[in-house]
Amino acid sequence: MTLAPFGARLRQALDTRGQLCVGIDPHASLLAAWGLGDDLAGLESFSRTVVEALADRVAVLKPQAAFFERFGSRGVAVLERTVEEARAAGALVLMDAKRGDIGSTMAAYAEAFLSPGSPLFSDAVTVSPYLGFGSLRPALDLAREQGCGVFALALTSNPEGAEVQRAVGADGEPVAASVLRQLAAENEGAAPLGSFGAVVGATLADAGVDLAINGPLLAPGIGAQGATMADLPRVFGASVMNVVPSVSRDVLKHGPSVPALRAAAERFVGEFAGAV
Ligand SMILES: O=c1ccn([C@@H]2O[C@H](COP(=O)(O)O)[C@@H](O)[C@H]2O)c(=O)[nH]1
Repeated sequence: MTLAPFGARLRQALDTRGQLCVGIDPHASLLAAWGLGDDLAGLESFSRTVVEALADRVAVLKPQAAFFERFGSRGVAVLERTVEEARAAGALVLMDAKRGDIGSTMAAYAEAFLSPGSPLFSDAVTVSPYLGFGSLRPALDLAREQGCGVFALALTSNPEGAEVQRAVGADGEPVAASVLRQLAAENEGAAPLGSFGAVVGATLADAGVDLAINGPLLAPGIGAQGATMADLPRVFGASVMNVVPSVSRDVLKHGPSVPALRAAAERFVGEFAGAV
């Protein structure tokens, strides 16, 4: 069964479930705070609890692949189950893998996350365009074919990102602006929302680039990194309704209580609605 385009599925999820993405980031410190071991059993219990608490109510869940990969193949098996169970419960899953490579290697990454039948099949994946935007072509094409989404890093939430992303190319165009322009081209004519998104940190003082890409804008940095929902209208301007605010630690710190995790997510959904 072919999925409807990711952008349409995402728009509907945001409109019905509220504008929020919660990250599944099993940091060692969070496992300890939840009374779990920094081991496979802890990883499994943490992920299961987040899915149980949130997958039937939050628009997007974003597992951070690195926290699973650090446990090797058995950690990846937990990631596979997490993705499957989250999707079965109705959440859209955005795999935060930030992959990027050339030609057939990029095609293999795309297959891993965007090919139906793959054990890690997700609704969307984060990618790095810093081997050149054109290197993402296999992922963009497979996503379009399968009703999936791709989120390219444009202006990340970390201060170090600026040295690359704000750099100005020989043609005078800043690197991030070029990424955003090319995403806009991928989304041309899509309605209600394109499937090709950008990662733009909520922590930015000023985006300073055109964010009107007709696609989703994943905004990490809220909570533990210091940004708040109230910052979003200033950073994203007229594109704020296409923002997918992303929070990991500031929701997860309320676990392992399922009601407390739900209440935290609900609070962030309310704060977004109040801010825009
Ligand atoms: O620019 C970026 C891109 C990705 N991230 C990821 O989002 C979460 C943020 O976690 P918090 O606990 O809410 O700070 C994490 O997985 C990052 O790798 C980002 O922060 N910034």
